[in-house]
Amino acid sequence: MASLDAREFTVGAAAGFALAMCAAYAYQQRERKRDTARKPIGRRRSLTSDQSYLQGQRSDARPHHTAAVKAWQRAKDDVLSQFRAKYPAGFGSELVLLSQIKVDNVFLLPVPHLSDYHEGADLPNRMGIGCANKEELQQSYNKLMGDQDVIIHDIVRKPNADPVTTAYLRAGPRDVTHFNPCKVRAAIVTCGGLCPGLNNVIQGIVRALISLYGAEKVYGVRGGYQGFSDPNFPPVELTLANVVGLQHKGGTMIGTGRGSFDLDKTMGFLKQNRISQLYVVGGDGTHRAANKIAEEARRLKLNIAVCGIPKTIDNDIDLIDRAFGFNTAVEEAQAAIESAQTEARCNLPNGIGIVKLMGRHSGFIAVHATMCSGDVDLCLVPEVPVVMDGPKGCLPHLERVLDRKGFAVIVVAEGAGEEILGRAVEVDKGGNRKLPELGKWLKDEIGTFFDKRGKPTTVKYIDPSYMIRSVPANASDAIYTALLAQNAVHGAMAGYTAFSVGMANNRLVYIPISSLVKNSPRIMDPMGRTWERVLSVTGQPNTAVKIDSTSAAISTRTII
Ligand SMILES: Nc1ncnc2c1ncn2[C@@H]1O[C@H](COP(=O)(O)OP(=O)(O)O)[C@@H](O)[C@H]1O
Ligand SMILES: O=P(O)(O)OC[C@H]1O[C@](O)(COP(=O)(O)O)[C@@H](O)[C@@H]1O
Repeated sequence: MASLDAREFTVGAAAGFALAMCAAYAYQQRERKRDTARKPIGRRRSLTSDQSYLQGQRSDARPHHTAAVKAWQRAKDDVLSQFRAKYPAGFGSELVLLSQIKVDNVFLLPVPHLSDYHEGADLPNRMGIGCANKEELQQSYNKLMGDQDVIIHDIVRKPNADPVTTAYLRAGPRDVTHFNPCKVRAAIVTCGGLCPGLNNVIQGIVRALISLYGAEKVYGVRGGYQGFSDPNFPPVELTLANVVGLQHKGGTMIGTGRGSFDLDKTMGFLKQNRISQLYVVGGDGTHRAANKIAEEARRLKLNIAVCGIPKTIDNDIDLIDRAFGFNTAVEEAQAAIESAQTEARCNLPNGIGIVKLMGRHSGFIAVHATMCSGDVDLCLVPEVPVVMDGPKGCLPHLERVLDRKGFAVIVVAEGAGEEILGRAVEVDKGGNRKLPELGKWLKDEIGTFFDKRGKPTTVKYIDPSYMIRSVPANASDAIYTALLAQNAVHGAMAGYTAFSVGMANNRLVYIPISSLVKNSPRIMDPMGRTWERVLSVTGQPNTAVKIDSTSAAISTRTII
């Protein structure tokens, strides 16, 4: 399943050659056009050897075209005209060959498949396949995905970097289903903290299972993993009727919870209810548990597909561009920041507004909300040490801001400042450390600091964190969740297991859960450009220090 076959490779190589040829030719053409008035510019001094060579072929530069060069030129002309015919958009004429950027080999991150240990039904897949007695309601999918449809992971390339890349399996319907869709009994569970879009995911899965595939039964397991074992929370049946309008409501209609994961009881529930597809919606903790369920199902040779849908407003799940709900959270945070700004601006003299935003290990919401707002003067996140005094201190920075404009706005991510407040030891039911409240502490510190200087301040502390995560998904997240839900179902129906569905480089992909959780939770790179952009917005002193990348997963993904 994982390897690319020889034919594909040859086609790929031919396409690569064609691209290189037409790029070379295009470059030469452009050079000709520019020829008469061209002055040397800095960038051109570091021409690649291929580019220098091409330049050398210009008739005016070296008037010694040989027959071989002319033949080469003709071959390139052919390739270019073929390329232009295929891509009439016209950008072919702009291409330049970058000879130091190479991708020779693509390695797929393979997703486990139930057919590795269990025979599948292998039925031809059609939209509405479940409507067996209503053939007219069925139709072919416009695009079916195969095991060689991939999305390249490492899209950022540098000269002379390793000419290899990893790739993900592209999500989507497959030509055959591993399960007989009409016999599928599925269960959905939502775990961890709330997140905008949970209800959309539930609705999307139910609709895809029933409308696209005609599944027999869909259960909602209530209250997170405890719903597998707690008789006080019996499962609910999910139907097309009872998910109507769900997308307009925040929260999760089946409830959520932390803790109480019991592998044996969960397996017992799955067997007793003859569940063949399990959809778990949650963060890295939830996915770790999901992986254990998939491993146990494999050990017991149970024909159960386990599919994860990454959820967390903290956006700290590795590999994917962003988790659903994050975009809504950033948008929703704007109202709180705006209120803080209004309070700060109107409470004279020296009004200061502090907004606390969620982000246990990572400050993604805080930094993106800061960049989006443009009103924030100080942004504190877990990845960057909080320094109170001295030339890089946040208190002297605030004083400068107050002197300049009379008020200030601060955004604090909940996990920030552990290095000054001490590392918490207490944990919640899910094993997550309870964090010290930097925002509240900061409020007092600011008061004391400015009192000592004889500058009265009014500090307002706003904590909108639970309001932010309980709202319905915005348009962007609503679309994202719809895509996630449908593709989760396509993947499970195809027989993939122990996988999660997510967006990578703006395309939906299937990722093995083991890879997804390996480096989660991820954090923002304090030496990266996101933080640099925050600094440029807030004007605060940079207190970032390099983080050992072997001890923390530093995000390299585009976030929004
Ligand atoms: N390593 C693990 N193994 C098994 N279950 C886990 C593990 N980590 C977390 N869980 C369970 O997953 C659920 C959600 O975990 P939590 O960390 O609270 O949220 P999230 O999934 O959003 O990170 C909880 O029920 C918790 O008990
Ligand atoms: O108070 P709760 O419900 O435990 O949730 C608080 C936590 O939930 C989050 O919003 C998201 O957490 P998870 O993604 O781990 O569920 C964190 O930022 C925050 O620390």
